[in-house]
Amino acid sequence: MSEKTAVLLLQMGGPDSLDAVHPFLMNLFTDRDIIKIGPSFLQPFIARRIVNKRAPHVAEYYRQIGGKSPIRELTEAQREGLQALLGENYRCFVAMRYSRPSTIDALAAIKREGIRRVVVLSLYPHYSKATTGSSVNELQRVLKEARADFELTFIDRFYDHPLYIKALAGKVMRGLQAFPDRKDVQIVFSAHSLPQSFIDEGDPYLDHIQETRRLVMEQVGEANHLLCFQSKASRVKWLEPSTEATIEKLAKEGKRNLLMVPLSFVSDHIETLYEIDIQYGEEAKGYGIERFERIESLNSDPIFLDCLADLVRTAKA
Ligand SMILES: C=CC1=C(C)c2cc3[nH]c(cc4nc(cc5[nH]c(cc1n2)c(C)c5CCC(=O)O)C(CCC(=O)O)=C4C)c(C)c3C=C
Ligand SMILES: [Fe+2]
Ligand SMILES: [Fe+2]
Repeated sequence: MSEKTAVLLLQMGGPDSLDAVHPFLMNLFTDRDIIKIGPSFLQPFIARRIVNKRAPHVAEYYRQIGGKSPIRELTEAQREGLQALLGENYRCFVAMRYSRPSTIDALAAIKREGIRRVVVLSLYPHYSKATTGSSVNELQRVLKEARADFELTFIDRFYDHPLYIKALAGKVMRGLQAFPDRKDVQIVFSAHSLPQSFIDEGDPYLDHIQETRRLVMEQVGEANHLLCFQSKASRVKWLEPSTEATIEKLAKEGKRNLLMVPLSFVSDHIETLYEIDIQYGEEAKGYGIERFERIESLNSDPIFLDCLADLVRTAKA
C-alpha cells in the first residue's frame, strides 16, 4: 500500500467530438439525480426521444466552439497545476460524470497505484444534488460494486473560500478595467439555473450562489450588479430571472455596457463560449448594448489553483 493521498477531482464532463454529443446527452438525461422524467423504468426510452431531438441542435453549438467541449483539456490542466502545487505526497485524478475519464476509470487508476486514502474534491463551487450530489452518488455506486475499500474525505463545496472569492473578484476587477468608466457598467452575475423544485426540497445551491456574489462584491466595491440564471434545460419552473430576459430588460432601461460574470463553473465550456459569448452576445447587440464583455473563466488561474491546494491540504477526514 502506498502512503500517498489521491485527489479525485469531480466534474461534469462534455462531448470530446461532435459524435460524442449524443452519448453525452444520453448519459445526462438518464441520470435521475439531475433530471427525473417519468417512472424510472421508462426514463431511458423517454431520454432517447428527447436526446434524438436535442442532439443535432446542441452539436451545432459545439461545432461553433471548435467541434467539442474544452472541459476535458481544461480540467486536465487544473489537475496538472494542482499536482505541481501539492507535490509528490499526492496523486491527482479526474472523474467526469457524463464522459471520460469516468468514475470507474479514475478509481481503477487510483487502485493500480496502491493508494488507499482519497480526497474527493468536487469542482462545482456551489453544492447541488443535481451536480456534486450526482457525482458523489455515482462514486458510491462504483465503490459498492467494486467492493473497494478506500478511506474517503469529501470536499463538496467551496463557494465562500477566500481564495476562490479572491480569484473571482480579481477577474471582475480586471473585467471592469476594460471599460472607460466603471460607473456606466452593469455587472451581470449569471449562475447556472436549476429547477425550482430542487430549492423547494432544501438544495442550498441558491444560498451558495448569493453568498458568492455578496463576497465578490465586498472586494470589488461600489458597482451596479444583479443576479440572473442561464441554461434552463427542461419545461418545468427553473430559477429566475433568466439571463436572456435580464439582458433585454437592461437594454430597454438604457444600459449600454455589460460585464457578464458566469458563476457555477470553474472553466470554459459550452455555457460560456457559446451561450454567453455567441448567443447572448448577438442578442445583446440586437437590443442595442454597445459593449458586451465576459470575465475570463478561472481555468488554471494561479489563485484558483492555490484555492484547490488549500482545500485539499486542510480537508478533514
Ligand atoms: C436536465 C437538467 C439539467 C440540470 C438540472 C442542470 C444543472 C446544472 N448543470 C451545470 C453545469 C453544466 N451543464 C452543462 C451542460 C448541460 N446541462 C444540461 C442539463 C442540466 N443541467 C444539459 C442537457 C447540458 C448539455 C448541453 C445542452 O444540451 O444544453 C455543462 C457543459 C458541459 C460542456 O459542454 O463542457 C456544465 C458545466 C450546473 C452547474 C448545474 C446546476 C447547478
Ligand atoms: Fe447547462
Ligand atoms: Fe447543466
